[in-house]
Amino acid sequence: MESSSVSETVEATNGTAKTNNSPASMESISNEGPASKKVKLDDTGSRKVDSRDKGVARIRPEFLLPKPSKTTVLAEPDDDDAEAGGTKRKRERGQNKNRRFAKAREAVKFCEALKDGDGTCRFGKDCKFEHDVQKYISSKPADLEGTCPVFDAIGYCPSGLKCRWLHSHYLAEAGKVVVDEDKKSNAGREINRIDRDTQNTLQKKKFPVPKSDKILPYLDSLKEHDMVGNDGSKQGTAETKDTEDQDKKDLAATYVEPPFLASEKKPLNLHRAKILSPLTTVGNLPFRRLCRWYGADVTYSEMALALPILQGSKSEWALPRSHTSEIPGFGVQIAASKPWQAVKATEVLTTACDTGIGGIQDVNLNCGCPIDLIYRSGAGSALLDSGSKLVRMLKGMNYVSGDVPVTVKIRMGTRDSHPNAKKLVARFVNEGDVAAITLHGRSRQQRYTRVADWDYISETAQVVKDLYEVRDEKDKEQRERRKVWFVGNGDCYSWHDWWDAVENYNVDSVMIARGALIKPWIFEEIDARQYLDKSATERLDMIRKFAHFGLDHWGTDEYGINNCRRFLCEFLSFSCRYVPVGILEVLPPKIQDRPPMWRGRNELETLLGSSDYKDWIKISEMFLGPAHESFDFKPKHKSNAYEAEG
Ligand SMILES: Cc1cc2nc3c(=O)[nH]c(=O)nc-3n(C[C@H](O)[C@H](O)[C@H](O)COP(=O)(O)O)c2cc1C
Repeated sequence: MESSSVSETVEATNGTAKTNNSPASMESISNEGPASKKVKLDDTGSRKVDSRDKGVARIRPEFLLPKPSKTTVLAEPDDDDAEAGGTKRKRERGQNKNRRFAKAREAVKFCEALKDGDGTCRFGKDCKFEHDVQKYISSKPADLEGTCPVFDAIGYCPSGLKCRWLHSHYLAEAGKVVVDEDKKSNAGREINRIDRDTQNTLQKKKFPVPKSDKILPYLDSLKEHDMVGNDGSKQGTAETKDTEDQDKKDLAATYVEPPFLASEKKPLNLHRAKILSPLTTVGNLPFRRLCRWYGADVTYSEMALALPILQGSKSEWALPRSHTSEIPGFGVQIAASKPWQAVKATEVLTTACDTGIGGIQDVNLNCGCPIDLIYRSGAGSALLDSGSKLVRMLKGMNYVSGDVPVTVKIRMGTRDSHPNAKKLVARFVNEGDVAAITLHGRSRQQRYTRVADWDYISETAQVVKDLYEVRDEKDKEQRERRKVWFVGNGDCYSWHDWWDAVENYNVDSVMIARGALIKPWIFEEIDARQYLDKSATERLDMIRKFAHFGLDHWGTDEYGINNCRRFLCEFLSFSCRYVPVGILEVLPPKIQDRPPMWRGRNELETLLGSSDYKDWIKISEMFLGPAHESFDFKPKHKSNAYEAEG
């Protein structure tokens, strides 16, 4: 598209742009600082033509800072490492997965069962934790200032006596924790939790999976009959294919009742749905709530590994948890290397979670994860090279998931020179029973180097469309089956990219990952079809909102606040990459573009653009109180500008 000069097209408005369901219409936001602006751009071209310097975000001259000295090393975001959850750094000395934060510990540990002020502990005198309320309260550090944000929002505080804002919901003289029953009964809540009994049953391998027990022998028998190359291509003549198809039908009849037809599953409608990608670590529940608030229609859990789900791992079961504000439209993503893992995990998830109230819209199989550990185990993007196994997995998942649809997320292929997504999608449509396919327009080898290949995405979407036409003509019964939605993914960073994709690249919708991490209001922008020049104050309010959602999720005790701070810093490590649209000289902004050194329109805007992790901690302190002395957050960036200068 032709680049446009922003200065000619900025249109000031009174406050935040309002769209239906926009945040501004739900909550007043202070307009201190620069007025919010809608930034208009002539929307005529396609993403292909862009006359700017490649890879450089052009900043208006008055906001440029002097060029850094030669010795200054600028912070470079490393999205590959971020996607891998920081594991790339594992080999560095003294650093491991837990390197970036330490656990907060209380001086006196109070019994969990008594934290609401009136519970009883089943261990009684044998309990190793403190039961004396006064002793515990006097051992706590001074309360944080202000009101407990969780009590404020939902009428009670699940952290009870352990809350760091205890004074706001504790009647000391009566020794009572306050609950606002009205507010509590109307508050949103978290779903897809499993109780201790279910967890124990899973840990003892006693959780019944009758449908899996039925379908797995059938899938095994298919394996023996497979005559399919690793690249996903069918081998053999048309004649042998017909015989095989008949064989497979006979086998199916031997082992299982007919599975749910796709048309009998709960409807999935992704037509122009605004979708947030599954995002390990950063796509946590509070972040997803934030994106919902900005208008995302569909959100996905972080990738959950099938095996630990089957083993009842507490930390893995935290991943499918969602908030009622994510309903409808919450999908759970799993990764598995073997069909039995994927199939059983799907059955367990769709049995144990709140699917009745729409707690799981779809179970999504991750076939795009590039992380070495996952890939070497045969899961994630490794499945792209095992087409038959992948199709068997999807078939099995579809059989056991009841009325919950199964979807899949893939890349173009594992190697740059051998994209095989087109062949795979053809098999998904014909054999796999999936309700939606998402294609990330990169290979595993490519990682985040080079832009996503939207021409390839568009061609693959066309393959799916064409197959429909052929299928519909051939088979009346097939015609009844529902559409397989096709979603594109890669580099969407603005309303302009999003609409360009859905209007010109054959896709039903676009999934957004880093674009939403950098500016979560991208969903609001898509609705408004305009750039929204959020003021620094509005962005700080967004951070406050994340912090409050985070405290609601992780808790307001020392431990919860520590966790919340850690994940807030993870979020800030992306949001600091946002260059305010009002100081850009050329639009549209591109996700690959790196700005020269710039300053904001006020101090707060400059602070929010800082890539110094010490500033992120400083920002977190505005909402979470002073960081515990043990709190240590090291960014994922390769280096840090401020430190190198110092
Ligand atoms: C920090 C991070 C975590 C990610 N975690 C997942 C994940 O758990 N599952 C998944 O399918 N993709 C994951 N991805 C990939 C994204 O979903 C998406 O496919 C990719 O980033 C391309 O989209 P984008 O250009 O909009 O960022 C992750 C990406 C990042 C940057």
